[in-house]
Amino acid sequence: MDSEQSLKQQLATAVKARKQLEDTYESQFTILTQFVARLSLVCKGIDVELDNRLARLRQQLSNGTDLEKLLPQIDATSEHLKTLDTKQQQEVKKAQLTISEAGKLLQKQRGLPNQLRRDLRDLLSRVEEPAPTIHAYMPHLTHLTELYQLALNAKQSMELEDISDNSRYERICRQISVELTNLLSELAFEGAHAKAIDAIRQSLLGELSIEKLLEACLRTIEIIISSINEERQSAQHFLLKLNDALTSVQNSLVSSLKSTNNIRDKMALLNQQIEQQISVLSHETKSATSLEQLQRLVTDKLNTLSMSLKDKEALEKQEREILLSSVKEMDARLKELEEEAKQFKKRLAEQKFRSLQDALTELPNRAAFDERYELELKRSRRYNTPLSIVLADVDHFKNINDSYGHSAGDKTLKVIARALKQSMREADFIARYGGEEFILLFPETPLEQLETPLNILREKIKRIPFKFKDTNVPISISFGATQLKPTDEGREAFDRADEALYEAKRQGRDQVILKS
Ligand SMILES: Nc1nc2c(ncn2[C@@H]2O[C@H](COP(=O)(O)OP(=O)(O)OP(=O)(O)O)[C@@H](O)[C@H]2O)c(=O)[nH]1
Repeated sequence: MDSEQSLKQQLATAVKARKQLEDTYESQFTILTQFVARLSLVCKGIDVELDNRLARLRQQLSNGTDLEKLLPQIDATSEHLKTLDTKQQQEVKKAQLTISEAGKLLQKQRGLPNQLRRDLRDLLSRVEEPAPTIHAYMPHLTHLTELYQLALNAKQSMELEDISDNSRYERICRQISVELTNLLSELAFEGAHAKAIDAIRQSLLGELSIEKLLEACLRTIEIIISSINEERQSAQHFLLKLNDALTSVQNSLVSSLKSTNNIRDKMALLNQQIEQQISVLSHETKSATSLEQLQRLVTDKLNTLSMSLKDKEALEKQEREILLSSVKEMDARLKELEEEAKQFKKRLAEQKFRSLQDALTELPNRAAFDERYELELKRSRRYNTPLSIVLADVDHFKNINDSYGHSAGDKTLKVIARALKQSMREADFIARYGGEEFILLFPETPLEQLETPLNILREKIKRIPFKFKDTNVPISISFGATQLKPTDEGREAFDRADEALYEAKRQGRDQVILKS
């Protein structure tokens, strides 16, 4: 009974132990299954064969296959893992090489920001360090991609700057062209020079290339120099003539002086002879013993004396004639000189006038405006009277040039200039400021009094029947006006008028904007 009892107990213990063993095995199996499942998930995508092998293992584990049967599978998988490891080592090296080459290539790019260069150097030194797996390169790769992005951005903005450089360059070209056009309008020459200046002006109206601009500048300089030379030659010619005339006057004076000196000598001698004859006569008359002797003596001496007096008279006449002819000669030379000086003065006056006049519209030019503006500023400040300044600009004038040619544009400017000039009072002033822009000064006129007249003027210009190539072309003009303020300095008032004009253009053109 006891032994049966103990056998039963042993069996129960054995069953319990087996149950425990089975439980342990099952839980280890579950852990292994889970591990393989996780491992296959982590490794998924690294290698197709590994993926397949792990999938099969996972399947078998979940089917509860005997572990013994799994061993060859596990061996083959670990063999495959070994070859994968070698392959990975090669890939690590390849990744290192590729990243470092890409980094070095970026380093060679010009114009990278300094910080980017420093970051890149830092990254390259870290990439050179040995890495256990290819994954270690992932952050480097990400960093390198970021640096590439930054470098691309930097390059792009540099290119954009280049483009804006280009537009800045174009703007400068346009400015130079406008300045040169203005300068040309102030250079009023005659004849061949005028034609050459006009040709340059026309060339500036077309497309602007730097070559054309340079050519125009050089040609202008050439014309100015040649005109200065001509002026110098003309002044030299005048001075030479003056010198000639003075030399000839001097020569004539010297020769007449010499001749009169000569005559004076002869006269002195004659006077001496006459005195001598008189003293001989008086001496001899004293010693005369008879009346007859005295009479003969006096008659002889009187004859000699009368001859000497005739000689004296002749000499005096000769002297007078010499002096007269020399005075006549001098007078003729002086008259010539006077005529020459008159011509020269006239040329100077014309030149001064022409240098202040715009050749195309015959209005005062910008230089004339500058002179007048200064004067009106002073006047307005001294007498505390209002001064209004108006800028006028023909609207879309470029279209006229482009559609109907520059000579049509020129004619338009002339007509508009005349119309503007005709509508102004005697005391007002108008100048062509340059291109299709005019400047008007209204002394003793407050700004508010200008609105109506300027609008009338604007309407008047609009009503001019311009006709090009049988087409009626309406032309309008915009005005920007302001009044001089006591606080205005330098060009402040002018700039305000310019702002008003800009505003008129911005608001659709063909209008008057007052800016006080
Ligand atoms: N025919 C001719 N054209 C000139 C003269 N001076 C300047 N121009 C031209 O006038 C034009 C002015 O053009 P923009 O400054 O663009 O102005 P716009 O076409 O008048 O247009 P908005 O002023 O904006 O209304 C340019 O094409 C110049 O070449 C000139 O003496 N004669």
